[in-house]
Amino acid sequence: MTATVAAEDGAILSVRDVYKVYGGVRALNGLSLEVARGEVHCVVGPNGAGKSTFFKTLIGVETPTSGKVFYRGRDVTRMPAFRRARLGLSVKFQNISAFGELTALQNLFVPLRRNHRKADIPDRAAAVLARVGLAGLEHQEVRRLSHGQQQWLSIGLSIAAEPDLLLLDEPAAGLSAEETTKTASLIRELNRQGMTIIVIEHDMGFIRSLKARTSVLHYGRLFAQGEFDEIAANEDVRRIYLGTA
Ligand SMILES: Nc1ncnc2c1ncn2[C@@H]1O[C@H](COP(=O)(O)OP(=O)(O)OP(=O)(O)O)[C@@H](O)[C@H]1O
Repeated sequence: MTATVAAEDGAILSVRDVYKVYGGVRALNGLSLEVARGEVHCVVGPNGAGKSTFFKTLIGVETPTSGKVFYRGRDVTRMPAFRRARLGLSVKFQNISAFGELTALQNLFVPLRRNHRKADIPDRAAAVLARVGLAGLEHQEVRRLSHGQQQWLSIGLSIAAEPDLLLLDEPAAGLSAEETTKTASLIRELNRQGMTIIVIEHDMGFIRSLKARTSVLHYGRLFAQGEFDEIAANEDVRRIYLGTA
């Protein structure tokens, strides 16, 4: 249906005037935001700004009350999550999504089975592990990996199907300083290899290390947008983080 297809205009994702109302609360209050193909785009905001609700409307577990979400030029506003995934939109949730009793390599067999011949899967799985910095840990049981290593494996599971757009929900939550630095490098490297990545994050410290284009949400709307340094220097953004706006 041509009416539901918008020109892509370089934007891989376009959110247009989205509202999400829960009872009397406008979790999203006319949010419009675009993410260009090939960028790392960070979405930040103080508690209750609407980040989680935004994330849920992108992946398809919540439907906006009104407004539209376009992914690769297609209207996906009401498309279920599994169909968005088939179009190349992949998600890494905060919680670890791997099986603890299986090895790192075995965990990758599940997502790779969909698109690859059985004989190719072990090599493919090893290549994904290398991409996320886990070479040498192929045969380690996941429950014996560190928290950071488990998080990187989760990213590996999310990129196994070669998505166009990767959504990361608070990827640095619970990580040590060293693991956080490594996670930022991993995100930048995946981006250099061509993946568009959206990072939803509460912690400005982590976003600082990504040095990416950043959107600030506040009361369910786009409050500010720019390169991280501009955002960090913005007095109004500082005020909302301190809770005085
Ligand atoms: N299912 C729901 N029912 C009622 N209100 C909700 C629901 N989900 C979110 N809200 C409200 O919508 C607003 C935005 O919440 P949301 O969780 O999206 O913000 P957030 O930016 O992710 O916050 P945080 O950083 O604290 O996780 C908040 O006022 C929240 O209480």
